[in-house]
Order: sequence, then structure tokens, then C-alpha cells
Amino acid sequence: MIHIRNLSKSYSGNIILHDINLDIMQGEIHGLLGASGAGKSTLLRCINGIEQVSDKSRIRVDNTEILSLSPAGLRAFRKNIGMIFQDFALLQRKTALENVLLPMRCWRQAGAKMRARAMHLLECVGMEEKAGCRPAELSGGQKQRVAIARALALQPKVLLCDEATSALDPATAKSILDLLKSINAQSGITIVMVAHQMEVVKYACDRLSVLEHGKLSLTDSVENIFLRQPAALAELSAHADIALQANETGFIITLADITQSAAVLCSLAKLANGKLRILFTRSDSCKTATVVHYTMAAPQADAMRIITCLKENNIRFQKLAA
Ligand SMILES: Nc1ncnc2c1ncn2[C@@H]1O[C@H](COP(=O)(O)OP(=O)(O)OP(=O)(O)O)[C@@H](O)[C@H]1O
Repeated sequence: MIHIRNLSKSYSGNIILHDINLDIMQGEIHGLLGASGAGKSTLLRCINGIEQVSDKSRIRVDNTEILSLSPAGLRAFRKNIGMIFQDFALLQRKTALENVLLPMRCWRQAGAKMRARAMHLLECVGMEEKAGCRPAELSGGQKQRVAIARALALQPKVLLCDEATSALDPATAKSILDLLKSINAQSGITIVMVAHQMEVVKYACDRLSVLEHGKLSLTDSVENIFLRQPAALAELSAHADIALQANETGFIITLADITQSAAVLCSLAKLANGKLRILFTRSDSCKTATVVHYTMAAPQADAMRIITCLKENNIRFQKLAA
């Protein structure tokens, strides 16, 4: 659906995106994760054709090379892309219904059908009873629902979400993610979702790309990325306070199957002569799998035997720096 090749973008000589190559599949929910300033929002704006990019860059969305479009062609192309933002970007003087009608009015769609469609969209996002309310009368979650209805007004093929849940409390954020997941499942719309929180991508996304200082450091299924625990992700995640004692080696082991836990931990404890310390446990539930991570410490003298055992049993692990 979205093919990006050699995408580079600078502002006043500062390279913001560097040679990005990325394929986003039709119908997937694709997460963009990265530290603040990594270039996530800029990448979204490039997909939307808003940004001037380097000559070598190629961006194809639904078989349209967007960088070769005329200004009028680009404007028409943008009908295929809906966008929602952290701050909702609703017009304050307009009601929820009028906000949803806005894109249709811009494109002068048939008047009688417009209103029915806008009401239908408000129904889809559970906001039909608030159609006459202005944004100031709505909660954050309700505003985002209206913004989603507005983004879907022109029946786009792609929905770009720029930190759509960052301003919401966890329960409301989850309800918005549930709504996006159900819209994706029902309509097959491709969703690209910029997020700060790993919880968001784990809960909602099929695949994930990690941006580091304007470069794409990896793209893979959410399960694979969380299983592999790459350094990119470790840096983004909140670290447990790991206090190793003198002469101890630390490990994080990752098990794709939680039922393995008892057997694996038992074997490692034996290798460490009973001196294995479990420091921290975390489980990550993705859309289709749950993985569990154990942060542990073992006597340095047993570290080699533990590493051999982990390798022999194909258990993913990371040795912690002393
Ligand atoms: N219009 C602009 N002019 C100059 N620099 C810009 C502009 N927009 C973004 N930048 C710079 O580009 C870099 C990437 O910004 P971007 O907003 O894409 O990052 P981000 O990963 O989305 O960050 P955050 O998670 O904080 O929103 C930042 O260093 C930012 O200062």
C-alpha cells in the first residue's frame, strides 16, 4: 500500500530523515516508534505529501507516485488519506456534525447525502448523540472520536494517526485504540500510527518500525520485535533498576511461551547452584502473542554454563553490561 524508497528530508541543512526504505502493507496497522525528535511526525507528513523531500526520494501510496503529482493532483490524492492528531484539531466554533461535514463540503459532495453520511460516521464512532455539541462540550476521548469520524469522511484508504492517544488517560486511550482496531478490521483501512508508548503499539499494531535519529533501525512484526528485544527497543523502554552484586552476571531472557517458564528457570537455577536471582519480570502482550521477560542475576562463575544452556535451547537472551 505504501512504498517508501530512499526518502531523505532536511530542514535548513539539518537531516531529519535519512534514506528511509519502508513498505507498509494494505490493511495493516503499522506503528512508528522512536524517541522524541526521531522524525516520526515528519515521516507521516511525507506520506501525506505535505513535505518537500530530496530528489531521490520515492513515495508510492496506493500505486500513486505522490512526488510526481501536480499541486492539484496532490490535493486530490490527499482525499485518500485521513489524519488524526494528539490535539484533535477540531474547529472550535463548529459542532461535531459540522466538523465531520467539513471535508465533504470542501470537496463539494452531494448535499443531501453528506449529512446522512456524517451522521452515520458519528454513529460508527459512538457520537451520534453529541452531533450538536461543540468541541468545548466534549471530553478528550469524545473529541478524538469526532476527529476520527472526520478523518474517515472522504473514505480514505490510509489513516495516519499522530500520537492520537497521547493526550488521553489510559482507559480512554484504550477505547480509542479499540475503535481504530475495529475500523481497521471492518473496512481494511491501512493505519499508520505514531506512538511514544510501547503499550500502544503492542496493543494495536501488527508491525512496527523504529526510528532512531531519522534512520529506520528496524521494521518487523510487533511479536518479533518484542521477542528479539533489540537495543533500539531496550533504550526506549523504561529500565528496571537492576542492581547486580559483585561477581554477578545479569541476563534478560525472553520466552515466547509462558508455560516454559518453570522448566527454564529451574534448569538455570540448577546451573547457578541455587544462586539465581530473578530481579524483574515483565510480560508483553501483543495482538496475537504474549512474551515474558525475566531479568536475572547469576554468579559470574556460572555465566558461561548458563549462556551455553540458553543457546542450546534457542532461548533469546541479552547479557547485561556489568
Ligand atoms: N518545520 C520544521 N522546521 C525545522 N525543523 C523541524 C520542523 N519540523 C520538525 N523539525 C525537526 O525535525 C526533527 C524531527 O521532528 P518530528 O516532529 O518529526 O519528531 P518526532 O519523532 O515526531 O518527535 P516527537 O515524538 O517529539 O513528536 C526535530 O528535531 C524537529 O525539531
